[in-house]
Amino acid sequence: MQKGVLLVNLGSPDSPTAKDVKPYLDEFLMDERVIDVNPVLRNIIVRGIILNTRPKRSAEAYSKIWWDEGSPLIVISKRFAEKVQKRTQLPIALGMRYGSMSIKEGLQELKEKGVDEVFLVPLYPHYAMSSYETVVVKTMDVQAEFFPEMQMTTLPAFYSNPDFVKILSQSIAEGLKDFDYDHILFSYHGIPERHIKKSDPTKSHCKLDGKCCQTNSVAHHTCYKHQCLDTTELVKKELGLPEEKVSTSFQSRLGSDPWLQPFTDKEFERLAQEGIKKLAVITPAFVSDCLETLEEIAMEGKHQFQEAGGGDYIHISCLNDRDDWAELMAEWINTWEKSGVLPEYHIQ
Ligand SMILES: C=CC1=C(C)c2cc3[nH]c(cc4nc(cc5[nH]c(cc1n2)c(C)c5CCC(=O)O)C(CCC(=O)O)=C4C)c(C)c3C=C
Ligand SMILES: [Fe+2]
Ligand SMILES: [Fe+2]
Repeated sequence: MQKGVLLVNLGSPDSPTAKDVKPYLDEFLMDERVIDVNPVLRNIIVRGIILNTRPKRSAEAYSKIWWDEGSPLIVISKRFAEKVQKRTQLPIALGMRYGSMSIKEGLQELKEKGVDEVFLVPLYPHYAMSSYETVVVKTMDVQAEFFPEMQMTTLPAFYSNPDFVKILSQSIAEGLKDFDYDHILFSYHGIPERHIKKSDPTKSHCKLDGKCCQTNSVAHHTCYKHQCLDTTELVKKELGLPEEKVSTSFQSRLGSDPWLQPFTDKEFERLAQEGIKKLAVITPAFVSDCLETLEEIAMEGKHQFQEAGGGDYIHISCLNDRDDWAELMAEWINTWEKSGVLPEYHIQ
């Protein structure tokens, strides 16, 4: 069999205009794992309400961060894929869950290179039904319909892999080198609380009571909140960060349902009001910088923190196409090629 790799990231609109943002948001928000209500209600919420106003507002945000070569998320993902390709013999293709460069096109590219055994890499460190799971389900659906001869192996959520933690921590240490911080905020993309309960295979562990995530459980294999809190702990330990100088929050909420808390924007206010002057923010739910890190955190976040009385502020970039990150990904791929073994990870 010929092996190959499909890297999948979220995707972006084709341009930062409302005309191109609208179909992208339509595909994204009509995903049953993102707005997880019944199809009739989803249609009303997304097409009858959100898409009337959001495309214009999102397009304005995208235009603030857009690069000459295109969307940062797409450009960075391409650079990363090229770097990984230089470090492995296996063909590497890149696909996006939404918008252009589809998963189907990625699998087609691999098929044309003779690939019939695919290593699927969702480019998310954590498991959430609206990120990791939707990539896996979509890829399986496309495979079953169009590429029935292909076999598929999926990289598990890798946030707790010791080599990944080292690289993430190293990138943070480099970002903090010339910044004498008072506090470090780990800001993760939020999700509705309901998604945590839906993903709990035991149907009884995840109570969102502030305690369940500290008790070992099989539910943590699919508990995004547990995995995010753990990421903060693992980095804190690796870098020896002082307990009182670190906190975790969740950003980018949409709609009025309860989302994971504390909210990042409220944390900016709280920290400023508590006298924090120098704040560093890191965004470990994203492997590549994107709208949510470059606009919401690096631009808007700075403004919110300083408006609330804070001072110096930095956002530490995501891993993007760092050499050590591309090397680690290639190592995982090459190990799978030679022995079928997946990277070591610990979920408790
Ligand atoms: C890190 C993983 C992500 C999870 C989990 C996630 C959940 C989630 N997102 C929305 C709604 C939106 N997200 C948007 C942008 C966006 N989201 C992620 C990642 C996760 N989302 C990324 C990487 C990006 C940036 C894309 C880019 O092109 O740079 C947007 C679009 C922009 C906007 O209008 O704000 C929306 C909408 C929901 C509802 C959700 C969970 C239910
Ligand atoms: Fe999102
Ligand atoms: Fe939990």
